[in-house]
Amino acid sequence: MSESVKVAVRCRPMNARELQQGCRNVVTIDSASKCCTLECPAAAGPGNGKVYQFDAAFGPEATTEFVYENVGSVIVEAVLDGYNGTVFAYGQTGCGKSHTMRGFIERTLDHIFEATSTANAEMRYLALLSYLEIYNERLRDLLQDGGSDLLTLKEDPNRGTYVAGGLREVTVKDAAECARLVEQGDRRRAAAATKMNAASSRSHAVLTLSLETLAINEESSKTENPVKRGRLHLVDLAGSERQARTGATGDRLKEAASINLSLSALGNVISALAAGHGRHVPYRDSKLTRLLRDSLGGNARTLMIACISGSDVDAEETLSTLRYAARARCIKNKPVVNEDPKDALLRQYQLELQRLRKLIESNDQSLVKEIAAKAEIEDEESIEQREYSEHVKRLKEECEHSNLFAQKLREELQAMKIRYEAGTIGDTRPKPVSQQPMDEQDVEREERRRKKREAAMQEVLKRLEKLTIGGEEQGNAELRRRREKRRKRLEALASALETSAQEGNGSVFQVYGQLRSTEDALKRMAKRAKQLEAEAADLQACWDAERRDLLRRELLTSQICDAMVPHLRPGCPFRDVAAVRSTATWSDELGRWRLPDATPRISLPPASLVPKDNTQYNVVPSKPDLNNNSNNEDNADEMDVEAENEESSEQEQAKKLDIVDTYFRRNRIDKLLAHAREAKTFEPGSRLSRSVGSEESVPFGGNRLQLNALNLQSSAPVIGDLDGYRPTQRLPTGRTSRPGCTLEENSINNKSCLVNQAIRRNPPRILEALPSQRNLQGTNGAFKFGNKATSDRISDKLSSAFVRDQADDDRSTLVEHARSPTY
Ligand SMILES: Nc1ncnc2c1ncn2[C@@H]1O[C@H](COP(=O)(O)OP(=O)(O)OP(=O)(O)O)[C@@H](O)[C@H]1O
Repeated sequence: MSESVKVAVRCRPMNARELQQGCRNVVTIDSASKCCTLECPAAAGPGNGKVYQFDAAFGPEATTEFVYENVGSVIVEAVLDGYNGTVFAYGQTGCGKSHTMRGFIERTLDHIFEATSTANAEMRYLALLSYLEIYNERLRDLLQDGGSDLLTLKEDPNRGTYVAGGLREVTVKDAAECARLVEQGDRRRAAAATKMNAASSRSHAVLTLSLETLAINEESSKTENPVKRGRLHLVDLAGSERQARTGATGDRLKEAASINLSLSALGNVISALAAGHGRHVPYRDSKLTRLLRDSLGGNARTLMIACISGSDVDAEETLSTLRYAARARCIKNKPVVNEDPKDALLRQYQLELQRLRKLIESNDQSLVKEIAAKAEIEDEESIEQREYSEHVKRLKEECEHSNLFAQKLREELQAMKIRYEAGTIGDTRPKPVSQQPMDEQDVEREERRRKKREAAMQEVLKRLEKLTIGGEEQGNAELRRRREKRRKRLEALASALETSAQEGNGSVFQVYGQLRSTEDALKRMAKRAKQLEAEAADLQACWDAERRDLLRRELLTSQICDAMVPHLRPGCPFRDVAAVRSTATWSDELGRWRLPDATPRISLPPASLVPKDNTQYNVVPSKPDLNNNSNNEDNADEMDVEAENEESSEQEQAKKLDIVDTYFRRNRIDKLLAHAREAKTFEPGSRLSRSVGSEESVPFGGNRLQLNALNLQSSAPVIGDLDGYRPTQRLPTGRTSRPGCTLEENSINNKSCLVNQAIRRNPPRILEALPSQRNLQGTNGAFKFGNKATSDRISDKLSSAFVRDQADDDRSTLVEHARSPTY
């Protein structure tokens, strides 16, 4: 019948370093429900952690004695019954594996020798101890110096995995002797200080105690009692460690790599076994997994003690340990009693003992004589046979030499053959012992033989006495009571079930048996369902954590967006994040989102100065396509255009500067005009206060309209030499009207009239605000009035002339400003 690997979790108390650092406890152990809860850093508040259920759970207050009595003694008891057993401690470095296993070794030895010494005198035990370590993937004998290079692992169908090459196995008789050997071994074991543990084990240590059991009673002298052999592995694994935390370098780092490698192989084996379904189990990936083959998924009863730390700084490693431990619970073993192993030492002793006991205890002279006679007949038969074969040989030779006597010889040979066969098979001849009285010589000879056999028997008995143990403390009532108590406690449930089964009659027993098997099956299923639920909860918790993490990242992105949006220029499509989100489309090809086109589309107001060649310049900035909106073809087109433009790049550079400068000069003048307008508004009865409309009614790019609205064109003098200047952007040639002001482009008279009026009246404030400029006089010193185009030119020229001097100090600032990414 299969049984699961038993898993217990033990949480060590906080150490001085952790207390000093003010670490927080994140592990809660509930011994009653055998649950261990790890508070996740992500989960808020207590009770929101991950819960793992095991076969037993021990908190920091639990002593090693308590842990052993509750989970360890069961395995040792099974070993006494002939099962293979394994106890291994698993966990992060510095979590108490060695601490736990040292305590277990001490108590295990006490337990085993308590059992053997209080056993019946007929029970003989042979205990053998070996101690080895796996250091950097090499086996080393901890009970002897040297010779470890020859140690190898072998597999045998009968013996399972064993160490070949001369591993020292010491016959031990009591716990004190074992403790001495273990101490010697521990001194040879590799250990070193790391940042996380002052005495960190740098190897996996395996202490093996083989216990052969034989009942030598009255019955066993007639029938052969089976020898049972239980084998117990006590494994102290090296801890998994992270270089960053242990600060391992050099040899320590090499050791850590080897440790982590073999632990990861162990993890893989556990995962493969837990998954089941005949999955390949990679036992051969490391020496550790090869050695533990029988213990994991084999015929052993296994206990895993997951050692953890409650400190929040170790939470990640603790989670990993708990996960592996939970998986290990799913591993199924098939424990069997090792009966009559072929290589059992006790078996050989038993056979010898039986033979000798027969001799020594038999006072029956006739039996002795019979045995002696048998031996003599055997002797005589062998002599006769030898003589016969020699004779045949001789005859053959003679026959070969002479053909004359061939027939005769052949007949003679045949006759001899018949005579010999009749003598040995039919044996009609009288028996020398039974039929003839023994003479004195024979008696003496018989006596000599008997004494010889007695001596041999004594020798074997002595040897057996020396090697085997059992029943030494039969008279120790205290020890016997303790032993009984332990046994009773362990077998309480099983014996109760057995008793109730035996009480029933046949048919009731049958029904009961069926019920029991159904109940067992139901229990197993319920247990499995629980495990699966726990696993599902664990996975759910993992996913929840991942989801929480993703949501937080999303929140961070949103927060960054919110913080950035106010800094974007007005009109930028990315100001409306919600709209961007709704218009964004996912591209499978690119594996990312396509965002709306963010290229600035705001048409710029016309630059005031146009070069003579009348070239139109596109000032749309060429930015990299960050939104994935252009395909390669578009890019190619753009590149072509760029190539074309390259030819006139030098010229363009100069012109662009020009455009930028003039563009911002207009802004500057707009400001001044706005001031002027405000000032004019407060002038009672002024024309401006009547003619200026609201700013909203000014069309986009309406700087010129503002100028027109202020009738600047009529008040501005015409600068004679304006041939080289044309506005870059023309207003619609249609009618442009503003409240209080009507302008017909082609109506020179109207315009002239308006301008004349403006001249006649006080000049607008803007002109007052302007410094007296020699340029305003024009090159010929005369003011001219023209049509609208002329007026435009006038206003452009005016602005340029005005700003050139006024804004000289602001120029660098404005240009910089214009180039800044905000615009
Ligand atoms: N349950 C416990 N109670 C008290 N002290 C403990 C307990 N468990 C561990 N310790 C202490 O913690 C320290 C580290 O323990 P130990 O050496 O057993 O760790 P480890 O897991 O074997 O580490 P490594 O894998 O590095 O060998 C030791 O000083 C030990 O005494």
